[in-house]
Amino acid sequence: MRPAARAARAAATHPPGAPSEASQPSQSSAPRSVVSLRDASVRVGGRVLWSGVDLEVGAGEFVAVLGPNGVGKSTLVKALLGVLPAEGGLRVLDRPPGRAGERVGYLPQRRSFDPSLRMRGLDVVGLGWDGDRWGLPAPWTAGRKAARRRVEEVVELVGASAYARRPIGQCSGGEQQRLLIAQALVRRPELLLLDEPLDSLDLPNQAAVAALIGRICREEGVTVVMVAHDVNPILSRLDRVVYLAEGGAVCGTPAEVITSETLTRLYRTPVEVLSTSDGRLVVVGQPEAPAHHADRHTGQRTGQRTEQGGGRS
Ligand SMILES: Nc1ncnc2c1ncn2[C@@H]1O[C@H](COP(=O)(O)OP(=O)(O)OP(=O)(O)O)[C@@H](O)[C@H]1O
Repeated sequence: MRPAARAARAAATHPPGAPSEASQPSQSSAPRSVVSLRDASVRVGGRVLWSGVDLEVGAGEFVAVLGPNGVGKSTLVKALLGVLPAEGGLRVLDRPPGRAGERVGYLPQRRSFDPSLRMRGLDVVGLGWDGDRWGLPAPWTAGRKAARRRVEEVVELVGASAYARRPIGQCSGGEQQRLLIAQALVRRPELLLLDEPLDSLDLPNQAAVAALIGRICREEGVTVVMVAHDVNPILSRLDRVVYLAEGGAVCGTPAEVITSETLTRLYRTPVEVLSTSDGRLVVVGQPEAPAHHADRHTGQRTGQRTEQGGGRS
């Protein structure tokens, strides 16, 4: 774990007694705060999704946002982007959400490309540079050259050079995901918000993309906040996890948070965390969010087993 990340702590939240409360940093050792939530809450469709959430993410940390379907993980990301209003104190890179511009990179939930789409991977990545100027010529040749250089650089960084000139519709799911990560990185963000980037990938691709994200965080110094449905592929790379529930959230290291005791307290219902022989954690009894949710993930219902990571607990 990086020193900055090691020094960073979570301040969390409800219910009382969450692990991170016991391990607050001293002022002097805390890294620069990249994301800060103080007593934050979010309401969608007239319903409070979560409330009373306190969270600090320090520079260079890799943090996963976890919780049952429909609990509001994507909504948390949207609140950080400033596209959904939230109440309480929210700061992103020392500004209100939505005001940090290109310092924040975002990868939305999985988009699929039509196989007949002719746009090259390189051009998709380039949209991260000047997509807001769609259809307008770049003003200076020097600017265009710099953009091209940066696109090539970031394509190489994510290991996509071999297929970046192919139409993106002909790239595999894992290849497309790398190119989309490159797109999110092209403006050199300090914070990367990733919404289920491993969703729909097969296991080898999950492992490869997880390794890439870990490397971006560790070697490029980019702070990563990532929504994950299954934390297994990233667990060994994470500094901390945030587990969301209707009533609040709990935050800490995976070993602190993904335990029967902590999750039972958070969900106010018996939850059991089992460890498999290959080191994965299986969460049994984690409640589904209320029935308002149109579920994308079949097979993830109340009381069913949910794999939630391995190797650490
Ligand atoms: N604009 C909206 N208006 C009304 N309800 C919304 C809106 N956006 C999201 N919701 C609802 O808020 C809840 C949380 O959605 P969100 O996508 O944040 O959940 P999630 O935890 O990311 O779920 P999943 O794990 O299935 O992706 C869901 O019930 C969703 O249907």
